[in-house]
Amino acid sequence: MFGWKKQKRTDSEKELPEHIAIIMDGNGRYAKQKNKPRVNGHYEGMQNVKRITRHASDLGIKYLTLYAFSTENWSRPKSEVNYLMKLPGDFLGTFLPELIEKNVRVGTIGNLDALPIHTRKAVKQAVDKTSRNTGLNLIFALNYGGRDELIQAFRTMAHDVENGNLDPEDITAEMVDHHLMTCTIPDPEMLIRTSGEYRLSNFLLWQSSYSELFFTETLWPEFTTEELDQMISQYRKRERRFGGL
Ligand SMILES: CCc1cc(N2CCCCCC2)n2ncc(-c3ccc(F)cc3)c2n1
Repeated sequence: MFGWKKQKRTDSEKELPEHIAIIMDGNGRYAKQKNKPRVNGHYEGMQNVKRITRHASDLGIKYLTLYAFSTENWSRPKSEVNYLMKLPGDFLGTFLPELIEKNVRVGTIGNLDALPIHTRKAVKQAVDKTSRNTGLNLIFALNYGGRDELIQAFRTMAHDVENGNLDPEDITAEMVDHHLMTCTIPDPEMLIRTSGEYRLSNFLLWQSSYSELFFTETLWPEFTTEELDQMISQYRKRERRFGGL
């Protein structure tokens, strides 16, 4: 999907995280606090995606992965799902020129085949129009589920073993990496979840094995660039051990 190799990081480069992943939670609660319909929370959440994207790009972050729609979100009321499915087109209709101007590359992870055609067209246009950009990689997780992603990888490897194309002893962590939707994206050094929930909710389950986790009570629409800067500052102070002493 992205076409280039994963780059391993050395300690000396870890000043700024290369990859930040965010579970953008609290949009419905935000709307409720404002006595507005839930969809208003999603709209304000989308506006905050623009603010945080601009800031991540200005900081020099290389990858920003945002959990926009999970495989579990289909169970929401149909009217809410229909509204959510319009957001990519709305977002890109107003923000794509700025993304291009800022050399941002748009990408996705997830099973996009299940999305409405109008959603897929809007996303595909943005991916195509930014495919040669070399700045921030803005990756939207759409109809994404970490367990589905792992099951898909396990099935592919099992078929390869069944067909005699793979020795089970040759299944390594690198091989699992290679079979995931994030195969050309480095694992996130930071994983952030807003709105006071302390769960990964099926997001980047394999990839976040060594991520520094950051939780905040702040609702996503109110998550500021200043709070992101504070988390990055905390990240810089945390000693990352990868299981060692
Ligand atoms: C398809 C569901 C959805 C929900 C959503 N929300 C609602 C949930 C979380 C808060 C943010 C606002 N956003 N915000 C941007 C996008 C978007 C997706 C792809 C793309 F190429 C460009 C923008 C988006 N997509």
